[in-house]
Amino acid sequence: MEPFCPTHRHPSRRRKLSSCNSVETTDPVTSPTAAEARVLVINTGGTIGMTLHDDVLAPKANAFVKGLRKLPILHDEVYAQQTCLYEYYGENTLVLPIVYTNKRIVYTILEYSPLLDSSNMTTDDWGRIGKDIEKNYENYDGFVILHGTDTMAYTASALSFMCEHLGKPIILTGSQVPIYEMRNDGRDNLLGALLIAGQFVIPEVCLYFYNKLYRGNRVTKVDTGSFNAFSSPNLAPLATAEVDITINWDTVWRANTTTKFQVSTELNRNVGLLRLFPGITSSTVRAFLQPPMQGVVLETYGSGNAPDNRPDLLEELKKATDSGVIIINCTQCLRGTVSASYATGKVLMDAGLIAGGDMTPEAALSKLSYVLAKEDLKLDARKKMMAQNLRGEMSTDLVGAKLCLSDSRFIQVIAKSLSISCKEELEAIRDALTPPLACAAAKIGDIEALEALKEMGSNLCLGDYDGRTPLHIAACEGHLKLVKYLLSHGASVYAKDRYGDTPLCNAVRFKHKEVVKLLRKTGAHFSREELEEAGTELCSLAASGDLDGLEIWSIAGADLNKPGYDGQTAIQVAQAVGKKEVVAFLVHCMSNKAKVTTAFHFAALYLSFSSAKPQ
Ligand SMILES: NC(=O)C[C@H](N)C(=O)O
Repeated sequence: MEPFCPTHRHPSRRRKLSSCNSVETTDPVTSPTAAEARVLVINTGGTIGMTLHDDVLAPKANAFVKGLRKLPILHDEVYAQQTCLYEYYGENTLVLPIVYTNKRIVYTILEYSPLLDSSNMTTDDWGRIGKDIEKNYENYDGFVILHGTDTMAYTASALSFMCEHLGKPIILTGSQVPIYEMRNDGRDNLLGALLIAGQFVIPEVCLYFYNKLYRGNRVTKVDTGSFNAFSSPNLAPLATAEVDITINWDTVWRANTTTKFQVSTELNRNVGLLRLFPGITSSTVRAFLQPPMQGVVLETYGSGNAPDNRPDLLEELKKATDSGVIIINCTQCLRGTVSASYATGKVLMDAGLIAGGDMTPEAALSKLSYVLAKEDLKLDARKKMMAQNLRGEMSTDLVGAKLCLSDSRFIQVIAKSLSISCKEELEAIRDALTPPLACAAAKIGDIEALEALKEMGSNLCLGDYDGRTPLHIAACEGHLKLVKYLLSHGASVYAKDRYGDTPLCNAVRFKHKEVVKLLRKTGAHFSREELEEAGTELCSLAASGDLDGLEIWSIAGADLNKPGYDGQTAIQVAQAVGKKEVVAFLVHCMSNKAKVTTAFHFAALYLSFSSAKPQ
């Protein structure tokens, strides 16, 4: 038997070695040691890819990828050629120049047909985008959706609800001027969205525009003639891309779940937006609330007010809520929240309306559409869901306010000995110290210490100097309870350390079966490259008779039949080195999984092995 060679962990290196090994370079720009992140770009249309026809702008099919290939800031052709990018990932794949973190962002464009001006989009298009993300979820680190600006806030809101237990970034972007024009905002917007989607695990549906990353369900289009077209009036941006890209991690929404990602594409279309105006007639309101209407966003005045001297109007609203129509009270103002501080606001509560807090009308409408499609929920449960903060779309009062940073004795003592007094410096110390402290607590399984760090305002998802998060450490140590705790406090199963390892890789390496199962349940998966390289590892485990190791790789999603670097499968290696129990084990595992024909094949192999003479 040939000796095993170490696997080539890195995809770009493997591409070079497997198919382009004539290329040798020490140029740092094309260095094969750069890590790669993969982003799927779904191009739905919008101005970003439009051209002029008969003096009006309209989408142009099959032109976008060709256009980008000519833009060196968005595509590095030399690297693509040297690493056989197209052979490996397909013709619609491009690669950004190397970024300062020594990363390569490889992105593949999926262009819809027809490309749409976003004014033509419907809920079916939202469903299509959702399904495509779900289908490709495990193959990419992040997703960018190119979309027209006119209805981008609606799509972003809808996707934020449809994407349940999201663990990776989904970023919508587009532009006000086509990318093909000399002065345009498309290049910067696309580049910024790709850089964030490829480098940061922000598990949210976001919108990137004019150097800012916003939570998708908080935005609204506010300007037709400026590059700064969007505003998030009630929530600060999640990130700003200026000299540095700065992520506001304290604001990032986290799924807090041990459930796998899924997309709920069912949406109810019997919903609507009704804007109050002085003198609105009760017959207009009555007509609007007629069946089949099931959910309405009422855009009211100021902090959620309506005339309290119009019993005719209030009666129509009450009749509708009594008959099961859900009506959400949202303000017409750009900024602020609804409250029952005026008599004119209280009458709406009395009429059965639900307070929409500081939700945008776009978010409230798509939330209604999502919640009303949940057929198994009764009316009360649906109303409760509408009042809850599901994806960070509304601000809620802080329950049990956080301890202030300066309340922490530990940080105080350190700050004092370093003569630090200002808030920014204190925060910098906290951010530098707490990740290693949290990792140390994770190492010994100390949930109480993690609780204390969390109360101090620390983010338990941040990595230490090596990018290792408390979840990585807990996975290595096999602390199942702690892994559960971290997952339910927003830890990401997709966090990669400096070596590209995820908590799943760590749990597999240290053979913690229950942790592997929990991480898998939460949606953790090997990357395409790791799955391809698994064969060699499986052969090595088979050669050493490591049944536990093989079982754990299989639970983690590896195909036990995957050949190693020399084309041999684990079962062939086990047979060659006389590991009878391994052959029996692999036959058993695979006959449970595989189709009859495959099982039959291995059973035959096992029989031939059993009858072979001992060596
Ligand atoms: N800037 C834009 O993308 C506007 C365009 N009408 C759209 O929404 O598709």
